[in-house]
Amino acid sequence: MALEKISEQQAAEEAANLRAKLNKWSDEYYTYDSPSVEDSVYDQTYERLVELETQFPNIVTPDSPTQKVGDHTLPGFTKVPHEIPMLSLGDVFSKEELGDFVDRLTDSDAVPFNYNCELKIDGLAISLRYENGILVQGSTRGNGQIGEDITRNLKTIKSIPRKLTRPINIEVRGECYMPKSSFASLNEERQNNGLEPFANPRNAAAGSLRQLDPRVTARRKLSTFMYNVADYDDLETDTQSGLLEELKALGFTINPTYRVAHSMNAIDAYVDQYQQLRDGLPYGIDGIVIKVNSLPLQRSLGATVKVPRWAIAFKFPPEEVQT
Ligand SMILES: NC(=O)c1cnc(N)c2cc(Br)sc12
Repeated sequence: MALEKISEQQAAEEAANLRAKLNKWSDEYYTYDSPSVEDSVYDQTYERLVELETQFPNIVTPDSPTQKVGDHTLPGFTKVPHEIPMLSLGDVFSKEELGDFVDRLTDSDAVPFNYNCELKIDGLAISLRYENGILVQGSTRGNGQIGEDITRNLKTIKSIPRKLTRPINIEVRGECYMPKSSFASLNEERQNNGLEPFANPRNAAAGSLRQLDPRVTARRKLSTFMYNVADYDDLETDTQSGLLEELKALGFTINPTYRVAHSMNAIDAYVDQYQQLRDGLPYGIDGIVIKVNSLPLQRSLGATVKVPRWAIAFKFPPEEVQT
């Protein structure tokens, strides 16, 4: 119910209900690493509680999740400030909205129509920092500004190179995911051991990466696709598609399905193709990411506080329930 229509008493009652849910979900997530709701549900509920407590400060209670210091980072993992924030993506849900986004960016003829289309992997965003080509730190996105140090856990993942093919300093961003086959066998094992199955591969990946014991992470058969860099000063390429090839040459696993598009029809064709192929892919995707292909243009377009101006996510409808 909209805020202006409720009394303080009603706000207090709703807030108490939300706190009970959020505290239960937090316990499930942090204690049993098997949350019963998607992160997005947790976040939306949390935001509603913040809205109520902001409007009615007298209803705030000391045990409210909003009063906990910092964000939802886990005890046991040290915090990692992201000098270059890990942004999320703006979303569109129709071809028309997607066309509007592209039109706004390509409004002047001076800008050639040049976009890179990539699959949006349904996993957990990670950042990998290398010094002289050696992996020195791996972290979660956290709230975009501050993540959690999960270096030891990430070092158990085979697709993450410990040493690059060139001794450079670089920070690379990408997605850690659990292949559908690993997800199925993990849930079978959990059910055989009387444990709650994970709701979907994304939760399974998140729960597996947030293990305090790396040996547990190592057994979870996670993988990665890397797709952005925090800073591209010392790279040869000046395109997003070239960046992916450069990451591959450095030793990272990239998703090979990316495609440069020089027209809206080409973007639409890519979206249609992977909406068809989605169920048959060995990993989960929840959409397509369309990016300005020119890195200098990406840089000049920059970002808002939350999202880049040079990329958009075309979101697919939620996949059928995981078997
Ligand atoms: N290819 C990409 O850029 C990509 C793929 N999968 C994702 N979940 C995300 C998230 C952001 Br933010 S970018 C991106």
